[in-house]
Amino acid sequence: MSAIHLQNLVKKFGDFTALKTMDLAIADGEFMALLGPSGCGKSTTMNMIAGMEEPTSGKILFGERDMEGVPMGRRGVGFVFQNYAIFTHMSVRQNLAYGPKMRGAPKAEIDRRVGAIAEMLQLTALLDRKADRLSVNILQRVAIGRSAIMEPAIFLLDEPLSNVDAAFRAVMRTELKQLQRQFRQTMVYVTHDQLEAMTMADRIAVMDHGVLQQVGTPLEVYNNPANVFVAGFIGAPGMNLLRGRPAESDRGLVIDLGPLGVTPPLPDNLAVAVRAGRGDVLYGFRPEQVILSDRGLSMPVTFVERIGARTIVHLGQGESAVKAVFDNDVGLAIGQTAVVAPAQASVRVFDAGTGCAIRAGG
Ligand SMILES: Nc1ncnc2c1ncn2[C@@H]1O[C@H](COP(=O)(O)OP(=O)(O)OP(=O)(O)O)[C@@H](O)[C@H]1O
Repeated sequence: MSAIHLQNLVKKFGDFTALKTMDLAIADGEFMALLGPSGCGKSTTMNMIAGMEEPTSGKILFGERDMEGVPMGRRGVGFVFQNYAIFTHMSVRQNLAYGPKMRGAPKAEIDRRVGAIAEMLQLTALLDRKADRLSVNILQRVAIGRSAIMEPAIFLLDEPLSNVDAAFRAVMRTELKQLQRQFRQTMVYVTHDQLEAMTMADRIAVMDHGVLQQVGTPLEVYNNPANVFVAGFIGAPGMNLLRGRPAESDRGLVIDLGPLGVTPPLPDNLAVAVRAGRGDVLYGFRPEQVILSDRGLSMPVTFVERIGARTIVHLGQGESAVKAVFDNDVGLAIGQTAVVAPAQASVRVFDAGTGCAIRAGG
């Protein structure tokens, strides 16, 4: 019943198409993140699922049921927005109790549910505080609690953590995931923050410019991005992409990167697929999946970022700039030359014309 199917969903605002023919199946009990940069159509999609916007064309099904014409209040969805919508003149307890009370739940039942949700969201000590005395962090926690207490079969959250501070966001990521595990709701979570999507979601729908780019588990979109947009957007930093041309060598198929030289030979099954394509390609590898070596891409170090134990080394410039991430201080300094070698199994190749991944055959 709580599976969601978006079928050929389109949303236009006048001449502007905010969402172009979206097809997406969200399973019952699944945590799906809609991830993409600002303006990509995430909120528009969410608002249509919630019933706040009408699709221009296409269908939204909850289970087998077509949602066309079903108003928001009858869809059985809980919705939490970026800006907490709570009653500031009420206490935390009154805010949490509001929904069940409106539904006419008995007092003992309301008390039990308020107690349980407050416990889960660490609000127990604050239950009798007036909401206007609370920090933004806590207010958003109350807003989540107020929606979650209704135990909606479908829980929609639109950037719920974007206004809270970084430390609190990390705590809330864990709590939201636990909340969903406990209630087994279907959760749709809009975010532009790939870390939120990667840490919480079962699957991620990556969007750009109103177009669904890829749907997959966090590891799938990280390891096998469908195109250069996903490759660059997922990961912090995103995947390195160097333009080059396939070339035969006596060691196998390599990519000629111009002034950077040639890459090591591609793995055989990837080489077969790349040979079948034509024209320039983008040679991709994750910054986390490189080693310093005496054979590889020789590049000048332009910047070194140390983030605790992690070191991000910036190499090269312009079109041939790449980043390499190390778990330790590798002792490189600006101006030195480093030779980096991508781990062969992690190399991905994209068609430079279409931006689409060239997949290794079996
Ligand atoms: N009511 C509207 N009228 C006209 N254009 C709109 C309307 N709502 C959204 N848009 C446009 O549709 C596009 C997608 O907006 P949407 O809010 O879905 O993006 P988003 O990915 O959620 O980004 P953000 O995180 O910035 O909200 C944007 O270009 C936005 O300006």
